[in-house]
Amino acid sequence: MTTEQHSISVLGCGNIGLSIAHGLVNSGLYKSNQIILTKRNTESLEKSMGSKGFQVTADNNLAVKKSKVVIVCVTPAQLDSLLESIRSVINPKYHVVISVVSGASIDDISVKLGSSGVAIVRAMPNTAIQYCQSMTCLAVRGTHHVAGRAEIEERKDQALAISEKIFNVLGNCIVLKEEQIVPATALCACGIAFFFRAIRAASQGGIEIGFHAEDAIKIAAQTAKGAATLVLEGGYHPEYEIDKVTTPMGCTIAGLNQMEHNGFSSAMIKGIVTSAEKAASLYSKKQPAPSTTTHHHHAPQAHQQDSASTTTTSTTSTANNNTESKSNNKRRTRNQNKSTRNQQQQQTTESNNTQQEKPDSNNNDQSHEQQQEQAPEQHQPSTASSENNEQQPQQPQQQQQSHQNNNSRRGKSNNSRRSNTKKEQEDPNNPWKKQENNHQHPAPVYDVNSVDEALAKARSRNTHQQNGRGNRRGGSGDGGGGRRHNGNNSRGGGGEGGRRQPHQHQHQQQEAN
Ligand SMILES: NC(=O)C1=CN([C@@H]2O[C@H](COP(=O)(O)OP(=O)(O)OC[C@H]3O[C@@H](n4cnc5c(N)ncnc54)[C@H](OP(=O)(O)O)[C@@H]3O)[C@@H](O)[C@H]2O)C=CC1
Ligand SMILES: O=C(O)[C@@H]1CCC=N1
Repeated sequence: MTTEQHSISVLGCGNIGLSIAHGLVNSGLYKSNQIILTKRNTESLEKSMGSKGFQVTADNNLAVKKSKVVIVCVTPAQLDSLLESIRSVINPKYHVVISVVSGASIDDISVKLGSSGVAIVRAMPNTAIQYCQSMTCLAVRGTHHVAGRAEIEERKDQALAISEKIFNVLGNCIVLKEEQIVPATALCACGIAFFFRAIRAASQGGIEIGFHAEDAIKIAAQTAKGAATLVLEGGYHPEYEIDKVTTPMGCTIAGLNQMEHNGFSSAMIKGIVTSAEKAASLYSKKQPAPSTTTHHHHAPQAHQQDSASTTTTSTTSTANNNTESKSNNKRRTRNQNKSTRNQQQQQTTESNNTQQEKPDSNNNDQSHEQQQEQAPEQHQPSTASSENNEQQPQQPQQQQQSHQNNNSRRGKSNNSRRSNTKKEQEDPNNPWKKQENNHQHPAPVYDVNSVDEALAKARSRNTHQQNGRGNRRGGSGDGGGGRRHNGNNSRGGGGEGGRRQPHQHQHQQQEAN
């Protein structure tokens, strides 16, 4: 397998499309001139990406004809028209279609492409893919759909192998059942935003206790990275690591408990559940087109106000305590649904307001690239774009997937590579942000053999760590799967008292193949 055979195009180069394109190059897996990028309004894409050697076009058909692997990165509202426009040039026996579109099932995509034989992979990455640090969840169609059709089955397997190869180099990937892609959207794709918010909140606390904003962000972000590294590399449960930080009668437990009293874990859990519910409906209830061309430029001040309102909205500690005492899964799920419904009533209004304010897609290309380059002062909230003609009727065949379905087929998981994310140079005008050329992230150059070698090494590393699953411990409230006490230990809101046992992180237990 060579990258030439797997010529690649990214259809719909907005936020995630651009992140993937940068990641493909930063990983060394592709050169920019091997990648075709499309969007309808290509002017700014030409400037920002064409100038770096990427092939830029508005012609999706051309892109598909020149590619083996076609990554579809349009919004759910834009998907149908895109698929209809490329269906005549998709060759089911040749192409691999990878869709990152939230809520659109493989069946939905097959129907729109007019063939059940196309090898389609659903992928749910996050924007850290730009620096080869994405968690990407993959799924292919369940085998019952293609029973007895060996040729299709073979193509599907090949498509999955190609996708795993790509996304393992762009971070870490696992293969799930398709019904888990919607929950994965919340945990993995939306999830990165939740951690950004956590970093921002931490930095705001840092400013209040005396740090300059720039230092506070750096300290908070590196600390978050350190926490993630301990969990991923050490393989221990977060609560085990927390135990090592919390000196008896010390300041850490005092801060943690204060956070839990204010519903920290519960807010995160509810946010994830709400995002999953929303993700499930994104394609079937395609969003109305934006009605204004307003662009939002949030000044740091506005960010802080926003955050303040966020932190004062929590009414979760009661819910948290209530749910902590319920170890029965079904009961916990009912409670989640109830609290989420309440929260969603509120959010529907907010969401509708937000929809009205989305920027128009003619300016969209510019905003995407700006979003990847700009300072926080200029930062816009992430907004999906669509045009007036993109409002689609509801899809009767859409099967909404429940976020509660946890029957996973955990697939192959590899810590395929560690990206060197060291900041090289700072923009004097923008101490927050790396200069554009830092997109060309230093990374080992992979040829296909070295990719295979890298994956093999990652697999052998993982197999060393494949041991018992240890105890799963929920952080608090209605999340997690472990046993809970009624809350004497308020650290994390819901763990067992006393010392925790080492916990092997689940994805490290996967049979690496
Ligand atoms: N943002 C994220 O972090 C993640 C997003 N996703 C999913 O990825 C998809 C894209 O999200 P996001 O990047 O945020 O959205 P964006 O709105 O930023 O990007 C969509 C892009 O598609 C382009 N586009 C629309 N129609 C066409 C068309 N017919 N042909 C070519 N290009 C087209 C638009 O540009 P133009 O108008 O110029 O054509 C736009 O640049 C969504 O389905 C989302 O659910 C999944 C994981 C993470
Ligand atoms: O917010 C969204 O709808 C998309 C899907 C996951 C991340 N961004």
